[in-house]
Amino acid sequence: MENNKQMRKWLDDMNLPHPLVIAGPCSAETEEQVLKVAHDLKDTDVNYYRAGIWKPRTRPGNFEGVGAIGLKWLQKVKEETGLKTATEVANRTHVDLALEHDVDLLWIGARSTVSPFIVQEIADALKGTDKVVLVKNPVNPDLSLWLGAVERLNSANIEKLGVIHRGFSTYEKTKYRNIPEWQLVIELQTRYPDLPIINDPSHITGKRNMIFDVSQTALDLNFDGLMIETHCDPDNAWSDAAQQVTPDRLVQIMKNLRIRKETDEQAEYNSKLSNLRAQIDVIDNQLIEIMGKRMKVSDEIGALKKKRNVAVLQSNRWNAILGNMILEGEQRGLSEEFVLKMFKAIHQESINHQEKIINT
Ligand SMILES: O=C(O)C(=O)C[C@]1(C(=O)O)C=C[C@@H](O)C=C1
Repeated sequence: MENNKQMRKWLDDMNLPHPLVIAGPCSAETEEQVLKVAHDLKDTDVNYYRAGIWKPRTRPGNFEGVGAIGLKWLQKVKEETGLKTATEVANRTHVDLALEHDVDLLWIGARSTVSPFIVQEIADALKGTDKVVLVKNPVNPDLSLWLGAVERLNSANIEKLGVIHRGFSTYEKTKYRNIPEWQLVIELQTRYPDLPIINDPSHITGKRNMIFDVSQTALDLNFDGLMIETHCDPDNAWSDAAQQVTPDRLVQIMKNLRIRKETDEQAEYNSKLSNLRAQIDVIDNQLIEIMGKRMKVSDEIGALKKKRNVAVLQSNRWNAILGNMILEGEQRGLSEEFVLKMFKAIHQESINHQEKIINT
C-alpha cells in the first residue's frame, strides 16, 4: 500500500476548524443513557458519537454489551441530535447489523487487529463501503500487523480509512493502562503521512486525570483527532469507569487543548528554523562520525580478546559505563530512559562488531 493524498480526503472534506472528535460512552447501557450523553454532546466539537455495542472483555462474566438493540438507540441519536454514529465491529454479523442501522463510522478493535482472519472477514463484509473505517492498533506493538490490517481494508476498496492509536499492552505495570510507544506512531506517520490518525487517550491512560496530557501530546505530534470516552455518570459506568469523563469535562478538555498547525509561512520563523536545522544537521553528522570512531576502538578490543580467547560480553565493565553515563546524562538534561536506550543500542552494535572479528 502506497501513501497517497486521497487517504485523507474524507477528513479534509469535513473542513473542521478543530481536530476530529469521536466521543460517547464506552458501552451503550440503556436507551436513556445513550440519548442523555448524546444530547449533552450535541452542540460541542463532537463529530461522531461512539458507543460500544459488543464489548470484548478480558475475562468472562463481565458486561459484554447490550448487543443489536443498542444500534436502534444509535439510530435515535442520529435522528434526535444529528450526530453521526460510530461503533466497534468484530465479525461479519456485527458489520451487517451496523450497516443495516446506518452506523457512519466503524472501527476494528485492538483485539481483532491482531487476527488477520478476523480483519479479512470484516474487510470482505465491508467491501466497497463508503463508511469511514478505522483500525485500532493491535495490542502488541507490531507496526506491520497494524498496517497489514489497513491494507486488507484498502484492498477491499474501502476508501475512507484511518487508524486509532490506543496504546500497547505490557507485562510490567506502568502509569499507563496501555503504553503509548509514541516512536511507533511517529514511524507510521513517516511512512503514511496522509493516513488519518486518531488518538484514544482513554485507553492509553485508563485514568481520566491523565487524558488531557496525552491528548495534548497527540496534538503536538500532528494527530488528526481524538476519541474520548464520555459518560453522564462515569463512576457508575458498566465498563471502564475510571477512564470516562463527563460531557462537561470533555468540553473543558477541548477548550484547553492547544491546537498546533503543521507549519507556518512567516519568514522570520522559517529563517530561524532553517538556521537551527542546519545546526542539528552538523551535530547529527558528528554523532555518526563519533559512533564510527567508537566502533573502531571496539574492533581493536575484539581483536585483543580474540588473541587471548576472552568473551565479548563484559558485564561489570558494561554496568559501570551505564551507571556513569546515566549520571552524566542527568547533568545535561537527558532522561535516564533515553540514556539507557541509547547506550543499550551502542552496546549491541559494539558486540556485533566484536562478534564479527572474534569469529573470523
Ligand atoms: O570493555 C570491553 O571489554 C568492550 O568490549 C567494550 C564494550 C563497549 O562497547 O563499551 C563492549 C562489550 C562489553 O560487554 C563491554 C564494553
